[in-house]
Amino acid sequence: MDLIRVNNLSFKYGEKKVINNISFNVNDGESFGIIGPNGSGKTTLLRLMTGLLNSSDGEIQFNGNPISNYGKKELARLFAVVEQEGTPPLAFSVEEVVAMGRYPWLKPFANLTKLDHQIIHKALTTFELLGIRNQPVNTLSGGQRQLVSLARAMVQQPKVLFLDEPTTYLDIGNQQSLMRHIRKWQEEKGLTTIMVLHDLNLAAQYCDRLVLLDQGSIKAIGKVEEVIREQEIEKVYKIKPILVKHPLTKVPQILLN
Ligand SMILES: Nc1ncnc2c1ncn2[C@@H]1O[C@H](COP(=O)(O)OP(=O)(O)OP(=O)(O)O)[C@@H](O)[C@H]1O
Repeated sequence: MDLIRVNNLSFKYGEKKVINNISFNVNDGESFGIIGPNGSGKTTLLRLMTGLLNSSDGEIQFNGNPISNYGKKELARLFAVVEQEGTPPLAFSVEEVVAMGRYPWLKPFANLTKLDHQIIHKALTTFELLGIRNQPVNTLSGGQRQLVSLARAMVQQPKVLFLDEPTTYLDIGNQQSLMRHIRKWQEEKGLTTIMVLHDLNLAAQYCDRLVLLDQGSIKAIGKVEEVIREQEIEKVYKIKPILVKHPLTKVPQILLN
């Protein structure tokens, strides 16, 4: 079932058109990846879908209603966004930043309840942040900050999780662990994830469907095997890839020639 529909969407920064009349849908509960070369419009598309950017040219619907019809707080209960450099540059502690994810659920001027604290504690435990919960976030490594952003998104209990390059700062151990956490969360809560990924092999392994952007237009969309194909990758990335099947999962993986 469609959860999000993008209809004839275009977007310009000033005179520069960066999203070019695109339409697609995201199904309820799926893991949807946005891929494409540098500057192809991935982050811009993600920000349009979350409501962080607006366009009068085209429409984005959630559950059949334009996202512009939803109030800010209502949208914050539905969508959590993990952006690159997503934690505040100030000296808030890890626990304070994670607790910020509960704000959309609090009544005006209310304090965190016992249940809120339990939810925060669970997220700190999941991402192994309990030991550094009092440390200011501006003293953390890029990878640790990424985990804090994810924990904050988790306590927000969203219906849709948007991620912009979630693995940028993570070593391969943490990359795998983050993707597995997201998968588990998805299975337990029926979460829908929409993520921008540069790593095509990771995208192939962890996404159900992909959209491949080039210069603001859709070059391919569909299941992983329909998008990660030699012709598409060669045309868009200007490389001659070697495609192999992952020995365990059988999804396509790319080797450089
Ligand atoms: N705030 C802005 N003002 C003007 N132009 C912008 C702005 N943000 C992005 N752009 C331009 O829009 C185009 C698409 O940028 P966007 O960040 O969406 O691409 P991307 O695919 O996410 O790139 P990358 O993979 O390098 O992160 C680029 O040409 C970029 O220079």
